[in-house]
Amino acid sequence: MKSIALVAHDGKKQDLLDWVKAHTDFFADKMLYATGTTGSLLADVLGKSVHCFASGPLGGDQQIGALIAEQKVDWLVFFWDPLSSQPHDPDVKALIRLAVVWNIPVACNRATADFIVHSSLLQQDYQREVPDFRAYQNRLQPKA
Ligand SMILES: O=C(CO)COP(=O)(O)O
Repeated sequence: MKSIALVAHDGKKQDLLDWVKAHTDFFADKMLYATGTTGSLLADVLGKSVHCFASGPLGGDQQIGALIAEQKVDWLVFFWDPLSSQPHDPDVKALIRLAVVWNIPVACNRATADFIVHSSLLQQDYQREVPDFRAYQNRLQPKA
């Protein structure tokens, strides 16, 4: 669980920032990717660099989706807002779709995000291997 993509819609940005603040140690050694506005807020809160793509409505979701397809993202945290409509809804759907296609963990709310952080920490404590979801991903690769 080394590289994490984080995205939040405007109505959920504070939720994401509150959640991140509660887990600053966890993020210390992680590579972070984010859509534009989310990423700049996260960089302020965490005091570490975040690779920021374009803002979501301008293509940031698609850029993160491409990164997932390149197998460069281990976990997607996407606090999307179920109570407001988005002009780039097809991109939102496409991002979630690619996370499912490539079988990476996806957290769309704080309960799930907490669950995954704790699971990851427990695996470290007990020195267990993180489930090898890359094995599933590799099955998606076209045969040469
Ligand atoms: O719209 C978004 C995700 O769909 C998020 O974009 P921003 O982080 O630029 O606000």
